[in-house]
Amino acid sequence: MTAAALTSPAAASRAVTTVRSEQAAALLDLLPVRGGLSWVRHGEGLVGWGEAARLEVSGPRALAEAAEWWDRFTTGLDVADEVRVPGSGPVLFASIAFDPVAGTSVFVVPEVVVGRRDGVGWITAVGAAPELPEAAPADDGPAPRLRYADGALDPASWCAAVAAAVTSIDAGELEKVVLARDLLVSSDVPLDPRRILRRLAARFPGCWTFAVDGLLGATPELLLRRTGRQLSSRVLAGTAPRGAGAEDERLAAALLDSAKDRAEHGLAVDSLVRALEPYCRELTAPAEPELLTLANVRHLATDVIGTQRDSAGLLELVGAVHPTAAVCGTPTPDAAALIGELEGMDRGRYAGPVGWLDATGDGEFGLALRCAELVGDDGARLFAGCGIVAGSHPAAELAETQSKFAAFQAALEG
Ligand SMILES: C=C(O[C@H]1C=CC=C(C(=O)O)[C@@H]1O)C(=O)O
Repeated sequence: MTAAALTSPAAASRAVTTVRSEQAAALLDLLPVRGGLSWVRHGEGLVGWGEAARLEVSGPRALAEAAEWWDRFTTGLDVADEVRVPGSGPVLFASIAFDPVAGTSVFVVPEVVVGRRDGVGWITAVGAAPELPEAAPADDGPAPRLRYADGALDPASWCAAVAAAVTSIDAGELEKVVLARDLLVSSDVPLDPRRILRRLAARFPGCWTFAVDGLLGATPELLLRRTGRQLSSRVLAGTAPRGAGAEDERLAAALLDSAKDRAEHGLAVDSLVRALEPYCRELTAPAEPELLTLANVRHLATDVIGTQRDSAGLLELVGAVHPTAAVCGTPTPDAAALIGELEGMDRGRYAGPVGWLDATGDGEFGLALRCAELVGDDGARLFAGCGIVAGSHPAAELAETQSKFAAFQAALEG
């Protein structure tokens, strides 16, 4: 295990104050240009900035270390919270590596958090009096000029990796593997994360627009939400492109009827249910998936809900369910090994859990999909992946990654 608490919890101020705040501004408009944290959907959620404390951690006990660190941080805090809803009081933002053993996970306690839930707004400050900043005017200046380059694999090599995965699946070595690729972009001017987040949120209002330590995106997939003992998750797997007019309806019906996509989806639901069951006294998943329609693609979706039997913390639960077969495969160890063999890249925090946790143990974690990692001031690394099962075609999977990249590209190109 390596843990670098870049700010020691003990050194941080112990006073945390949450007050009601009826600010009219959009949450994302309150963010500073750099270093902003976000978890926003349909205009509600949390934004934050400043660092009261920070932990970077990896190793077999990474999530346990983080949970212990957060417990130590919150124990003995002097909290005055007049709102008392999930997300008020002290909050921890987290972006966990796809492989938390080898990769670095980042945890940040912001100095200031502004939240909104069911129309109620609040502001929380660590160590200072809560004070709402001026909302920044929408920045609709000229779009940056962008240059794209292949990441680890060019499209032909990635298609060869998909074909190799299908061969392994046909040989009975595994049932499913999720293969991803990266795309590099550089801009002629510094990229403005706030502008990217605003554009993502405007085009994907039903997705969770997130930002933690330079990883930005709008994910449609909720890995796990905990509110008291209630747990919920939205599992996605199985994707179709959007079309125009009647073609769009035909594509939607074909996705719902596709045996291949249903098999791919079923494995993702099973992996979550199997991992969560030991922690639940009730757990329900509808037998039939629904369609989730986004601006760029459509997914098969299943909402799973449960009631926790014990008091395991959210980070422990996240560690238990991750990686589901929505981002890794079935069986998990074989899929993880094949990803290492075929993808040729380090996923970093892409496809890892991303979200927030409060001092009572409530919180929400999505999967970091449809996202990019900012590189310096003027670069980014975009990610997209696809579930590969028997019957997957490399060209169709490549087209699916292009549709998925398009979500972030549109926000960049604006
Ligand atoms: C791995 C990704 O998507 C997952 C989530 C939804 C649908 C998926 C699919 O149909 O392949 C993937 O399992 C990604 O967007 O990078």
